[in-house]
Amino acid sequence: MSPGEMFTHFGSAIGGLAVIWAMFQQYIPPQLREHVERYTHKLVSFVNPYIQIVFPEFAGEKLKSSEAYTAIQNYLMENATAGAKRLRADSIKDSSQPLILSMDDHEEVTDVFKGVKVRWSSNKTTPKSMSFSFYPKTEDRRFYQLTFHRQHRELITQSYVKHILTEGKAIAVKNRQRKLYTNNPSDDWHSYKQTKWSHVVFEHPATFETLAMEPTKKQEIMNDLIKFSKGKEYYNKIGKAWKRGYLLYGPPGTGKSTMIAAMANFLNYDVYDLELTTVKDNTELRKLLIETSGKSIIVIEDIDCSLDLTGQRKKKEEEEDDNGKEKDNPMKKMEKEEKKGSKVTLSGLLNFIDGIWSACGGERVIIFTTNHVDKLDPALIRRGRMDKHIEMSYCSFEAFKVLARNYLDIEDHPLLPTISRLFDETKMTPADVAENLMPKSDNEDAETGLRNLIEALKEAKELEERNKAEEEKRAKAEKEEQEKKEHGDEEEAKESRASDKEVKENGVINGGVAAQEVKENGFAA
Ligand SMILES: Nc1ncnc2c1ncn2[C@@H]1O[C@H](COP(=O)(O)OP(=O)(O)OP(=O)(O)O)[C@@H](O)[C@H]1O
Repeated sequence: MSPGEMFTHFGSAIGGLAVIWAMFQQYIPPQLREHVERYTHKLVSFVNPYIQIVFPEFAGEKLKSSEAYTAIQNYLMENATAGAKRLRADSIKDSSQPLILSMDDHEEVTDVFKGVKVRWSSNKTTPKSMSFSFYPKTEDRRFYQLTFHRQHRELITQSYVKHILTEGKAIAVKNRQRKLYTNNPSDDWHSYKQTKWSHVVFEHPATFETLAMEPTKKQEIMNDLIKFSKGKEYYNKIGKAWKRGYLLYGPPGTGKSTMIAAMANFLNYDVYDLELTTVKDNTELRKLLIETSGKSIIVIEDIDCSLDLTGQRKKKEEEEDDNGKEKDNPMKKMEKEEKKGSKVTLSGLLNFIDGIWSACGGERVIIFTTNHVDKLDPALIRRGRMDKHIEMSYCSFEAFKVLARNYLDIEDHPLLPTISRLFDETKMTPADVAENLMPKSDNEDAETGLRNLIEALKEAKELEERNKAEEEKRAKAEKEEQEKKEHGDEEEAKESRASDKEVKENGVINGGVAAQEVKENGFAA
């Protein structure tokens, strides 16, 4: 048979089938048609050894976007699209990648799991008529279809599907654009003055690699974060909410904010920067907490400045008020009451950290920063609430080496021993070190940066010595003054004792004379 004849036969066979199908659709009653379809399907399944699972794009009563579909899309995008011949390019909201490539409709790819080959196809159907639809944007019903041999049923349904869903979700987290949230008073009229989260894209470049800190301390923090982020089962087992508190303390410019950014980048979490002073009361605080999502870091910076939280200070203030003349001042009284009723309190904040609501969402890190750790109420920072206390200290030589690598691209230099000695003798914050290392012009080389730093360190050392000398002088003067005062007091006391004695003696003598007179004269003079 010639190819031309073959083509003609094939065409007429297809035409014949189409006519039969059209007649079947038109003349066979729907109930009977359903039966025929069901039995044909059963027959096909009996002879076909392959099983198929369908994952629709929209599921549930309200046809919500299916998480499984998105996870499969992500998984296939990373693992299987290399084998696809036709790809679809989409830009997806909240993704860090400008374009996402996925399999085009009716395209097929294969994947291998534990030596078993499976087939994925991307399909769509378009419903014939729909008077109304829940479907957003399109009426097409897309779905992924997974096909595998029935002898691997258990492996695929129990392990493979779970594997792709977990992997797909992890890929989504990795690729998503992270956000930095801040709470601001709303300008919405019906929620006037209530604070709400608003966000921008989180793009801070700090990493643990660029963070200046002793390597062992840095590694310890990274290990702690890894243990936490992988600890879902562990937290479940011990019956504790999946969250961890960090207290970062140290002088300004030692890298507390930089550390938070490095942590967020390391964990791939969003950041919620909570400004407590704009939060009206504990109820609002709780509302803000509930609105935060999992995989996030909630930060309260400079917590010592969020007044009314430091229980001790508050107590002291109250005592002063109660003892002072404010006690009877109605204005002060009202102000105090208002403050009491409308501000976030220490107990509200403690509730925020480990109350029953704090467990919702899970996988959250809470960070407090302060420049004055001694001013905080011990209840706020006790272990269990703030699980790890991290001191951000002045720049050490080890930490400096990280900055030298970041700013000057150097690992070694003949000036480093001088710098090392100066770091042992004086204190400088990493922020100041960084500022000195930063090239001031395009033609400034690494050595100039190092020399600038040496100069600055020497100046800092001199200043420290001068301050120390002045401090010592002041302390000495105070001591002398005190001694003088004590000496003066002693002299005065001596004099006073002497005059008392005299008075007493005189008094006794005079008294004695008077008594004698009374005795002699029979009356007092
Ligand atoms: N440990 C560090 N590693 C790398 N860079 C640092 C470090 N500390 C400070 N810096 C640099 O100094 C700048 C200021 O530091 P940062 O804001 O993190 O300090 P801070 O301790 O949070 O200060 P503050 O208490 O005033 O908020 C940063 O932008 C960064 O460039």
